[in-house]
Amino acid sequence: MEQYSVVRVIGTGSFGRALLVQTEGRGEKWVMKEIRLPKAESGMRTTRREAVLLAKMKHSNIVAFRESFEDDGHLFIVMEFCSGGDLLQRIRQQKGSLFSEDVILRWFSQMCLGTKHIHDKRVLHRDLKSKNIFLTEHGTIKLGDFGSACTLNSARAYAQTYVGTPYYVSPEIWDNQPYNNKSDVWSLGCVLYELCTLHHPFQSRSWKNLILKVCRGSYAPLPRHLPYELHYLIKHMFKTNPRDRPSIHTILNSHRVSRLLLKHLPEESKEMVEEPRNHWRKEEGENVAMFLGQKSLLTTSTNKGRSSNVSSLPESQSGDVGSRKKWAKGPSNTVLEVLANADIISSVGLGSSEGSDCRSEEVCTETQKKRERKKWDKDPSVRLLSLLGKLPLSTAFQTYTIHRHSADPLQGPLAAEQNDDDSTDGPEDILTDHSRLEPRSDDEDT
Ligand SMILES: Nc1ncnc2c1ncn2[C@@H]1O[C@H](COP(=O)(O)OP(=O)(O)OP(=O)(O)O)[C@@H](O)[C@H]1O
Repeated sequence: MEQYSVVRVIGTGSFGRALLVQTEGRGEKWVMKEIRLPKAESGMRTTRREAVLLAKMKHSNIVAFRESFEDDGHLFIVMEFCSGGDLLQRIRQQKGSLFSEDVILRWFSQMCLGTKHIHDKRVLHRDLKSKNIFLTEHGTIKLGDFGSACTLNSARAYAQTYVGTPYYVSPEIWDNQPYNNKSDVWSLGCVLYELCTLHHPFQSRSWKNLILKVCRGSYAPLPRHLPYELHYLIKHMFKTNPRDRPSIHTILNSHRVSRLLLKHLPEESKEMVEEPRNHWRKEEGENVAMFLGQKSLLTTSTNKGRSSNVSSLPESQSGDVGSRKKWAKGPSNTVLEVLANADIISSVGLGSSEGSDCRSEEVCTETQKKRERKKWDKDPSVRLLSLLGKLPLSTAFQTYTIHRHSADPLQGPLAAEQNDDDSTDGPEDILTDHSRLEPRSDDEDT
């Protein structure tokens, strides 16, 4: 500690302060995060995890770790100082003037490299947002704030708590589904959208509509002057079913946007990315053509065999034949519960001048009757929304611990001392989704 002198306080976060410090001899500048250590053992473990995970990450697009130590009930993490500030500040400085396509692609491609490094280490960031992404004085992107990160193993992916920022949280979190690397992809989509428009994609005046918009993936289109590839990418990053979202690996290597991103990467980073694959080599093409030829014969004959049975089924059932398990286009059951309770919501203070998105009461009631799936505990939406109703929506930009199966689902950053069960990815109380453990062709999940 003595080797550092404090230059100034950069800012105060939910768990402590960030100080700009200088080393005694060489006068190098670093950021020292001073974090209050909670009293409970599990809380301490969670807090220390930020230092442990950051220390593991050595990448040109991730804030570099220098050291960490504990003193007087505090954890100190010393890390690289990004003098360009965070992206949220940068976006605000634009005062409405849009970033150029080059800037967007340059920054975004570096964010992808940083995120890919994290995911390759089987770590999820879980709180990617413009406020946690920094710029150096040379304009290099650095992902920071690993305070919410967790290591991913099959059990933890189902943990009942999630730490994230409501405005950037993906639909699966609100829908109480397991999370994985694709949840980070969603959040990164929000940051990309902010760079393209200077606005958040899911603007709303009420918590109810915020959650609805997220769960429907409903956002205003990007400005038309931006390249088609960015429109296409955003559409994919905001797929409500995480399986339909590309992984970062795909975005960098085999997505329609990959070549554009590669072109905008700094020279020294280009070697970290494989040459994007969106054309076939001759032999590959021949193999695939042969395979497809066989497959189409197979499919035709299968359909033929089935067709007589199918036609005798009512339309609703025949439509299901051969279809894969997929997420509904509309809002999830959790969200429909929210809608169904719209009156209650307004009466506890979440009233909004925006029209209700539940267009017909009968539709909601009907859908509610059909609901048989995994749900929040008894009357979860009432509880969640009454709780949310007491919070100003502006706090949805802060990091929260979302307890997905608890009486107190949303624990704000300024909540009193975390209690003993605040572990954010602990193995206790795991909700198992066996289908996720089955082998499958989608090799894009971490
Ligand atoms: N490595 C860094 N370089 C430059 N500024 C930083 C760095 N890390 C954090 N900051 C700045 O320090 C301030 C406090 O950051 P900190 O991560 O402690 O909390 P926060 O991000 O503001 O809040 P929270 O952690 O609750 O989301 C922020 O303004 C942030 O931009």
